[in-house]
Amino acid sequence: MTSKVGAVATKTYREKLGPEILEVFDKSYNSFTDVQVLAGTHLLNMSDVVVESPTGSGKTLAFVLPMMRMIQNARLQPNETGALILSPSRELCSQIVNVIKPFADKLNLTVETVTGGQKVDKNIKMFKSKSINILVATPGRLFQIIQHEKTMIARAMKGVQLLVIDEADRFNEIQFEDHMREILSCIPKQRRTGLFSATQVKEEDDLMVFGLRNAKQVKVSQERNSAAPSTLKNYFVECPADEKTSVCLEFIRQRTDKKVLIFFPSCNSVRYFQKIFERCLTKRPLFSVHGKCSNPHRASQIKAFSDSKNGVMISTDVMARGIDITDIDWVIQFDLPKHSSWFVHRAGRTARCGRDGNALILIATEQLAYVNFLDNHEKVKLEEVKVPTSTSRKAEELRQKMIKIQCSDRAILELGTRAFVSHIESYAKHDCHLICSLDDLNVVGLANSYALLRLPKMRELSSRKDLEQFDRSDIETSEIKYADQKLEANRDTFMKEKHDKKIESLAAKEKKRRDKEARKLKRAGGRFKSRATGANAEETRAKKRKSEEEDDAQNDIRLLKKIKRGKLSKKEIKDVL
Ligand SMILES: Nc1ncnc2c1ncn2[C@@H]1O[C@H](COP(=O)(O)OP(=O)(O)OP(=O)(O)O)[C@@H](O)[C@H]1O
Repeated sequence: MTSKVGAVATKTYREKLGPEILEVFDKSYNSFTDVQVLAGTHLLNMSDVVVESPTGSGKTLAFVLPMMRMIQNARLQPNETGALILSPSRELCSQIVNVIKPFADKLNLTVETVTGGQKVDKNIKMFKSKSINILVATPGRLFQIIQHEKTMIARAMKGVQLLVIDEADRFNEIQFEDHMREILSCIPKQRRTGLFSATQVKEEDDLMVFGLRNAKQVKVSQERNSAAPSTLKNYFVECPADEKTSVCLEFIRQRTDKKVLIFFPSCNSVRYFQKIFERCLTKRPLFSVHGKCSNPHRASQIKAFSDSKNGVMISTDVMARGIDITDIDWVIQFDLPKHSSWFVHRAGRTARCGRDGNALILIATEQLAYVNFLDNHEKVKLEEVKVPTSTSRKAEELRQKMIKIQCSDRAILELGTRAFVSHIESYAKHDCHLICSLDDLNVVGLANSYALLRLPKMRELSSRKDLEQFDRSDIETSEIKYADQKLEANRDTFMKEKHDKKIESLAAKEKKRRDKEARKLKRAGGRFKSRATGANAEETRAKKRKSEEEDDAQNDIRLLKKIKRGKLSKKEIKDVL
């Protein structure tokens, strides 16, 4: 990576770090990256920092190195915690611990981690029995421990010199704000704070929650201010929705010697396509991870993929951020990410620290506006590629093969339907729905990409008029058996229980609707004493609702035109989404 930071700044920074830390650093690296010098210098000058630097640019060491120096200078008591690092996933926490370990061993410091997937009481026991000089945690788990032992945690954290929030913009999602507030109440206010990410939040009030004080902004940018490294080539392939799976498989088949990471939108999609790919990509090492896998399984799959030469990993966004596997050749995105800022994080799993890398997103014809959106708002230019060997005939052959696989095991049939449902649910919530709305999505085509035998009834699709184009299979699905004999033997009981539960929930819903109706009528009866009946009032309300809906529709059309012309800022888009 070509450095833009001057030799004097680098030399001064090296001197500030001191001999012990440099001895460990020099064993593995020749020089600092820009973000390491810039962020490290500010932190050692006792400033808070908000750091934005491309994926794979060395942000982990950018906070680990100054952190070690700050703890060394603080002359902690043996059992005092000098630094707290918060990271969004258990994989990232263990990855950060691995970077810290050589430095901690050199300075005789202890580093521990608390994350989901471990037992809470074991975590609490560890706090009571061990000295923890550096704590790396997921906010959710640390929040849980504080709820049990707030006084103990606050006492243990009273020596904290530095709070690091890794992948900081991830924590501006609602579910983290309460956790952050509670955690910050347990650590000293006079500490330093560092926020690190390839895509930082822009709005001031989003930063307030982290308790920053006169933070220095460190922005290491590539050309066009992009969060993507300059060695990363970004591509898209336009394909009809019903050929997505075929194009994805063909693309991988053409790169037999490459290591490929594919992102799918949900756990069920990962589980379903793992079943399909292991029967279509024979002789290729295949791995999969998602949020519902156990800790050991996730860790072993990531390790095996990392050690493989030409492995294929199928994953949800659990691997989208921070995971550092240095020799991934291709990252493929099966569909749009839920948050547009995640595009660069997913693609940034390749092209790490100056290496070359390639990323591809499968774009259905009706999603082409997304290419311009990325160019205008994420400063990422996509180049179009074709996959000539994938044809509609091959896509149909694959669909028939996938139907056969589902007919061989009811569990796969049910998994495929759940995978499709979760794909639609995820798509309905992505943050660019004004540009790529669910209403425009070719749902029938996508259902064929999943090789569905039946199109499931979904609230999200209830207003669609085009679903009758779906070619419902003649196969009698009730005759498809589970491959697992025990499951098959209990199927009737299981189906009856499922049926009874369904009846129960429908009855409960109906009762709730009736009670609500009764309350509304009672209120309506009380409110309109005059001759006008509830019906007139309901009619007025309906008219008002209709005109509001028409105004909204006009607004949306005006907005859409502005966005397609690239005339709307990302903040304005966010405001309207
Ligand atoms: N000074 C350096 N010289 C060479 N390689 C480095 C240096 N610092 C870090 N690396 C390597 O670069 C890779 C990426 O580092 P790191 O994971 O910290 O990047 P990052 O900016 O945090 O990426 P992301 O945004 O994806 O989390 C790692 O393999 C790391 O070992």
